[in-house]
Amino acid sequence: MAVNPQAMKNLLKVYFIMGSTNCHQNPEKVLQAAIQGGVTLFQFREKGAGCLHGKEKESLAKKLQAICKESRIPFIVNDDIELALKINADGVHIGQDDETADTVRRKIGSKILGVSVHSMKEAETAIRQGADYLGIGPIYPTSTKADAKAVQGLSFLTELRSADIKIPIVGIGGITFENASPLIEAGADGVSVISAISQADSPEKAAEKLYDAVNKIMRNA
Ligand SMILES: Cc1ncsc1CCOP(=O)(O)O
Ligand SMILES: C=C1C=NC(C)=NC1=N
Ligand SMILES: [Mg+2]
Repeated sequence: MAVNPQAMKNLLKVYFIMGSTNCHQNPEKVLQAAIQGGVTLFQFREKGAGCLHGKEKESLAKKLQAICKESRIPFIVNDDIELALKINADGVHIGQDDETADTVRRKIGSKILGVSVHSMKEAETAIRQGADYLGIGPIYPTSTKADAKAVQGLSFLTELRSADIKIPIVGIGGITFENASPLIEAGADGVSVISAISQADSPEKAAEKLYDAVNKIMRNA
């Protein structure tokens, strides 16, 4: 699934990320509702205390992948390259503590490759090694990722865009429909959220509000 930068930017608009530990309701129901509400991309991120492993993890991945396929939403796997290849996911997302981007690119061919970066140097390396998009954050305070780095606000995003870096970028960390707009105005191509959707009473409504917030800015830009 080689994807050109403009198509990648469209996919990043409302990028929902979830694993079994992020939701109180049934993950399949939550994903169905989120897609109904208008999320544009999904990442399976089974990580942290109490997360699934092995066969159980693979089985949930396949169920969520099937739901994405029904709605033609690309299915991204976080960290686990082997799982992504085994189930023929549409892409992977890696951080700085995973294998290097060039090693992963060699393994996944033309699938989507996302890389988390926290500095200009990491961004330049990821771009050079063939990343399709960058994930930056945490933008705002979050309790979803226990070992999240320091909250960066819009500073790193502004630094990247001021350095004329054009690659598709998505922000992550504490994002809700109330605080999403400034991120888009500062040059992000989309917002990535876990709890704002996965822990909402109505994941569908939460996704809809995020979608509207992001598109309102883009229409006016
Ligand atoms: C995976 C990740 N990386 C930086 S913050 C974060 C967690 C984002 O979760 P939430 O959208 O609930 O703040
Ligand atoms: C840490 C992350 C940062 N950004 C994205 C898009 N996904 C992640 N898992
Ligand atoms: Mg990782």
